[in-house]
Amino acid sequence: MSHLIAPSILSGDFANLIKDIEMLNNSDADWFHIDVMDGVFVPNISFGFPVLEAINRHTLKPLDVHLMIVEPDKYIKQFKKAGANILTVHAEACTHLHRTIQAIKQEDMSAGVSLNPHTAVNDLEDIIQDIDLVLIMSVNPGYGGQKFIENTYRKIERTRNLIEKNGSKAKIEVDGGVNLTNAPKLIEAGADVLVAGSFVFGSDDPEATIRALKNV
Ligand SMILES: O=C(CO)[C@H](O)[C@H](O)COP(=O)(O)O
Repeated sequence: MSHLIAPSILSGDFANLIKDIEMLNNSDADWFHIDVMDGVFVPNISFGFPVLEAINRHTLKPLDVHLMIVEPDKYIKQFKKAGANILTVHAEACTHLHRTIQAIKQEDMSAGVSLNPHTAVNDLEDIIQDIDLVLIMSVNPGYGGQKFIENTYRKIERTRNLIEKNGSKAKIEVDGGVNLTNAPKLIEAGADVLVAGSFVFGSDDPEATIRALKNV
């Protein structure tokens, strides 16, 4: 299966989101990546349900929602209602991660778990068969436009090994500092989904940049 591209709307133009949504609808993007930040789990606040609902009214593609929030369990039903198709929580934010995953699946969403750069892949050993996605952060979460952390390649390889060893069907998504230089190596290491924010929206031709990432 060819890899998927999930442009992060965090780097879009919030004063003219419809333009970016239509561009993504017409592009080779596979998913819309939506970063929700609460100012507690990460030192930044992005947006919440009203923006997600507005995007959902216009998107033709799945919404891949990445929650950088504490106590995500409180909001799972609301994220479903707002249009999330894939809901990813942070392992570091969940005391009862297994319960949180079950609650996401109960709402008929795909369930993802994200790992901060310092979190060991082995922390997922007892849950890897239950999840649909592992989101590996290749920057410390909170902001777009940060420098890619090189250890990510090894981390992807370790995740791929864990998935294969346990017969899991989870996809591996990488998020942070992704560009055309590191994309080939990320795919070679085992990534299935590339998230890209500033590299796409900061380029002269975002649609062509998405196509280039897809054609890697
Ligand atoms: O999760 C995120 C930030 O926490 C963003 O999705 C990520 O940083 C993408 O932005 P960029 O491609 O500009 O690094």
